[in-house]
Amino acid sequence: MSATMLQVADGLLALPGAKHLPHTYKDPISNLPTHPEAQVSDSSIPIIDLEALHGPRRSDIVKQLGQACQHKGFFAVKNHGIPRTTVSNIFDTTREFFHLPKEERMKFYTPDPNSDIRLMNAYKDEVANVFVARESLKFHCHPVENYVNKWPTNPPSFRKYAAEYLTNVRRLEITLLGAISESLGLERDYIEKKLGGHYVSLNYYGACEQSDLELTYGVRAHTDPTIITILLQDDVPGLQVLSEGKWMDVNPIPGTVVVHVGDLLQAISNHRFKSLLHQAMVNCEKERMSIASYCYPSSDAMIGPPKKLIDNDHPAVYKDFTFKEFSEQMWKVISFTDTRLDSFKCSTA
Ligand SMILES: O=C(O)CCC(=O)C(=O)O
Ligand SMILES: [Fe+2]
Repeated sequence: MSATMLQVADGLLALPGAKHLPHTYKDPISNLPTHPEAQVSDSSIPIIDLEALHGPRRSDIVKQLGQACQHKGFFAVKNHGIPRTTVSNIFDTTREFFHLPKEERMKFYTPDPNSDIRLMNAYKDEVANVFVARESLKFHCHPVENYVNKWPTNPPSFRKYAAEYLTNVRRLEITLLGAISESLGLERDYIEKKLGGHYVSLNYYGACEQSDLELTYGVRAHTDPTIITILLQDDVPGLQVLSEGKWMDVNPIPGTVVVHVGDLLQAISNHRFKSLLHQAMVNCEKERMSIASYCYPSSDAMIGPPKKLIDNDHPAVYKDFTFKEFSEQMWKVISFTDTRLDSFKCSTA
């Protein structure tokens, strides 16, 4: 895909209890390296096969996951256990939803960030004079039975297929968090015990007009305010990540999902793992869809680094803080890099 436009993060979560406070907007793009021609390099995407995670080679796979989180901030996984039909069903129902007439989709529009379900439209950023092309349907989804009645009934398959996908993705999330905890030398359930809900964003990027291309973004550069994000892409390229100071395409690899380190895992790991800066591009030929599953803690969970990760050589980088404090802070300064964590740094760090 030709380098085109950035877009960005309207991807911030409406987290439970988060207040929509007045915020300071920080320009997401100006501090970043310009990306025009991203380095196209599939070979540098770490691909981790989860099949062996349940056998005698578990420690090898745990090590691979830890290395990928530490050196890349993302990885793709294969043999992740989500059936192929579940994946095609969630994309089919998502496509049908976004192809509905606008009035039908707009039933889910609300400016309230605390709503359990929320449509976010494409919009023009008047200040930067760019069009942000993504439309997304974001909703809470764990436990499914508490939220399913809020989800669309049009298309009729939506609830069934979304519930099926989200139940599978939650299972994968627990498996990954167990292995990631172990890679840090922690108990397998260390991160799982902190979990709260689960939030999903069904992302739809229409094909854009050639004449709009220079002005159009998909999702602008941002990190996710999560522990991890599990991203399912369809077969259309668009995701880019910042790797070793350069933007790199992470093109879809059939049968895999991409996992990102989020801000909160950066804090839990005492900055050993870095939150991934990423963005999505749009193109003129084909619509694109992605499904981002955001894993976040319960509001009273403590997020600072565990004692086991602190010693003389590795002093604490972050204080202990609750997820509630983090989400309140997040709404005060909307920022797209790890500066969201700055106010939780230890004064000596
Ligand atoms: O569409 C993509 O590839 C990225 C989406 C994303 O970053 C998000 O929803 O947080
Ligand atoms: Fe994201």
